[in-house]
Amino acid sequence: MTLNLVSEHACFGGWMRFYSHESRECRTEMRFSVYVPPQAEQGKVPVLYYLAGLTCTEETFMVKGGAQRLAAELGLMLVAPDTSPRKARVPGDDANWDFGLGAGFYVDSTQEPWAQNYRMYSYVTKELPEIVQSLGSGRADRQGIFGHSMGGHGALVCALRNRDQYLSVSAFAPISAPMQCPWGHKAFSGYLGEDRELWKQYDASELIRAQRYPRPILIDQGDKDKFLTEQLKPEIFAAAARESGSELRYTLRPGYDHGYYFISTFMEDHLRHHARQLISS
Ligand SMILES: N[C@@H](CCC(=O)N[C@@H](CSC=O)C(=O)NCC(=O)O)C(=O)O
Repeated sequence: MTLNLVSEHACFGGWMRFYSHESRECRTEMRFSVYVPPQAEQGKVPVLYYLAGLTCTEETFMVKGGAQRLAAELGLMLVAPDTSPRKARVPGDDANWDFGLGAGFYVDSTQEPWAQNYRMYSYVTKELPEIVQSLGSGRADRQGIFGHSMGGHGALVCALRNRDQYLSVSAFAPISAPMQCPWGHKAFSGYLGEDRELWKQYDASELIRAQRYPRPILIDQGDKDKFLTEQLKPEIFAAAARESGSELRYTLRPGYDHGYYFISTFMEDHLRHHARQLISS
């Protein structure tokens, strides 16, 4: 596999790098970004994956999230993949902003015409970590994951299903119960078909209800988020976590909406949450 370094920028004593490559899982070009903190010059560092939301790219979090200064202080490597394949075009992939391009939903599609390329779950949990390992700076035994909205859903699902791989998890305004909201119905029926039993493997509330999660989960949510009631439904996830005896640190933040001003405000809390588990423990 050839990894193309698209661009490189010095940042807080470390490096921002943007890559493209031919993906084994998505069978087309994929792109991702990496922040390598200065500590990586002395030895391998923990890796924190960030999954972005609908319409975002591999650039959004790095440009708007405000994470690099503290990642440089804490010694965390940050990795952010794109939110869908883009180069292999699928008929109708740009017809909606919440399905298709920029909206891979972090699932492995089983339905045509998506199944060939839309394999974001395997891309994020298998292929991307292998590629990150090949870069040489990240510790394979110290990985965490977080994300926003569609990416918050993705991060929770990846962590809940891969407990030995991800040692920390958090989310900003995640789609918490995709089987019970319009975005989730649209994505799951389009990518996975109509068998709702198959949907459960990608629904964080179903997953945490079925099995206690052994580490604290951090979720922040703005109370002025226009998607809160119809699409995000954190109360369903909170109730499911309580049912299984899992530890959820959920905070409703007065005045905050769904955007990156909200995310960047609480970024420090999330990075420290991950650092506690990836570095200190
Ligand atoms: N085009 C949409 C708004 C799309 C949007 O709000 N995307 C969010 C993620 S939503 C859930 O996954 C986002 O992160 N956007 C990028 C940004 O820079 O804010 C509309 O018309 O409402």
